[in-house]
Amino acid sequence: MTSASHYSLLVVDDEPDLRTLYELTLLREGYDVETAATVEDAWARLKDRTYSAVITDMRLPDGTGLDLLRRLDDAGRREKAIMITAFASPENAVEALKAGAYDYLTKPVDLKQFRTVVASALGRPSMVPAPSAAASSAVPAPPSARGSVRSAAPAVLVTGGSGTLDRMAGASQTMQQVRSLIDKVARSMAPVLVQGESGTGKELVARSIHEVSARRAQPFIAVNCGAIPEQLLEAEFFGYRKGAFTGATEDREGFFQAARGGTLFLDEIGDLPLSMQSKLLRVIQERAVRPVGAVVETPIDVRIVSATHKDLAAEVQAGRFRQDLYYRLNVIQIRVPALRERLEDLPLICERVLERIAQDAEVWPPPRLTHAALSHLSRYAFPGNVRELENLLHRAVALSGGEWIDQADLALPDTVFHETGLHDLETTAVGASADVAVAAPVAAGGEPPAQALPNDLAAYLDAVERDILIRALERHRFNRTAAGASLGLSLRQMRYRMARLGVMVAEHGVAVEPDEP
Ligand SMILES: Nc1ncnc2c1ncn2[C@@H]1O[C@H](COP(=O)(O)OP(=O)(O)OP(=O)(O)O)[C@@H](O)[C@H]1O
Repeated sequence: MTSASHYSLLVVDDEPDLRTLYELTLLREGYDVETAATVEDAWARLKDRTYSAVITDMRLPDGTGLDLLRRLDDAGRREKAIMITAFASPENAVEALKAGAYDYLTKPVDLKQFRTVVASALGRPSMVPAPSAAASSAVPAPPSARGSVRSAAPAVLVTGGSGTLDRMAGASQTMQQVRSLIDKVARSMAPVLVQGESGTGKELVARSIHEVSARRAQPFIAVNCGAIPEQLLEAEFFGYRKGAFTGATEDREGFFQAARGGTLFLDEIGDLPLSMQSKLLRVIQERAVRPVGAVVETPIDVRIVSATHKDLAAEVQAGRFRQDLYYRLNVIQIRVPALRERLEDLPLICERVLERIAQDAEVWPPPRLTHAALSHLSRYAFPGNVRELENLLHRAVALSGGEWIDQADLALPDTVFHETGLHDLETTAVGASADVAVAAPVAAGGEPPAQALPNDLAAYLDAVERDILIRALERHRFNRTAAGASLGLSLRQMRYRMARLGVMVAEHGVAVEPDEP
């Protein structure tokens, strides 16, 4: 494990007493520490060398901590930034997180929390004491997660790792935006609110944020807030002490403790009763939990990602959701579009889902959709979104019993269709995988069904080629030589094609530059 002295920190504060206090606290932790009193002073030091993290006060004599943050971002610097803000100005904290700060601390700074936040920013194990022996296992420091990604600012990022982001198929512009937001927010502690209809992939987004972040070696705990009886919520969230109530025969951890150092995903946050909302708000503000029956609070280092299919702003208006909690959770919002809003993703998603179904059933090759079946699907509104599509394809695979799935196997009544889908799909199929968008079986004794024609052949072929390059790179762990060889290309040819199509291998994945407008 990297020793603390390998981390260098820059502390920026104009008050000499506070500067010294932070400096001593960090030196005692074993870090290398340098200090600066102004934005210019800090920038001069940053020009000379790089640091592991910069801890800066918001108000500085010649500007603000936000100015420093923006300079770091503009220069593509990799230093994590921690902002110290005045207690009464939560909006500054939100601003800092939006500007890319890893985390913030409010004055007067609690030194225990200070140490925890710094350790967390550096990807070191949290120094927070575990509340019970069972939970005290040391966690390994995760490898630095970001590498070159920060300066690359890609529009699409497909990471390696355990592959949740790979699981998320779709090359539509809205999905590219979702992926690029995931990459961006994964760098900080900022709370994220994922909004979208049921089954759109909100949990997939939350998992991806965790897996792209430096927390990925720590737990990801997903909680469905709507599924827990109200009277059990507090004990489930915060844990309890032995004897706290009848039946509490031993200490038990809650979701917050289980997610220590990692990410807590609060699904259907809009279903949380008001009484629990205020308790959650307190934990988020204090960054400490008090198990039921415990006397003291325990500091906790957990990143919160929440999700809802409801319009939370409207819930606030209606008095069903606390405005202050909404404000805290909604620092960054990611909206996952409904499937019918990104029909151009349908071929790719179908292909990915069919591959998964085939893998689970241990059959190969995966079943494929005939053009007629795909056109038919594209006219369906999918009220249950990708989850509904998955169920439908499961059923269709069972009904078809072969390699090809035809329209009849979908078993969808004609009444549920609208007229526009086929046209949408035909004119926007750019980015679809060649297999699904173009393949069609020759029906027994008949002509192959008519195929959709792209309206911009060059762009269509580029999109197909880009998709194939990305998938080959993913399959070969981002090794260009191996990926190229699998496609019959030399490394030189592979490099040329990647450069032409703007596909880059970043430290932990593949980045695709957006097309020129
Ligand atoms: N872009 C995608 N590509 C492939 N599969 C996807 C995609 N989006 C979602 N899925 C799959 O669809 C299913 C539903 O996704 P998920 O559970 O993330 O949705 P959700 O919005 O959280 O649903 P709910 O609102 O019901 O909690 C999952 O099996 C997921 O893997």
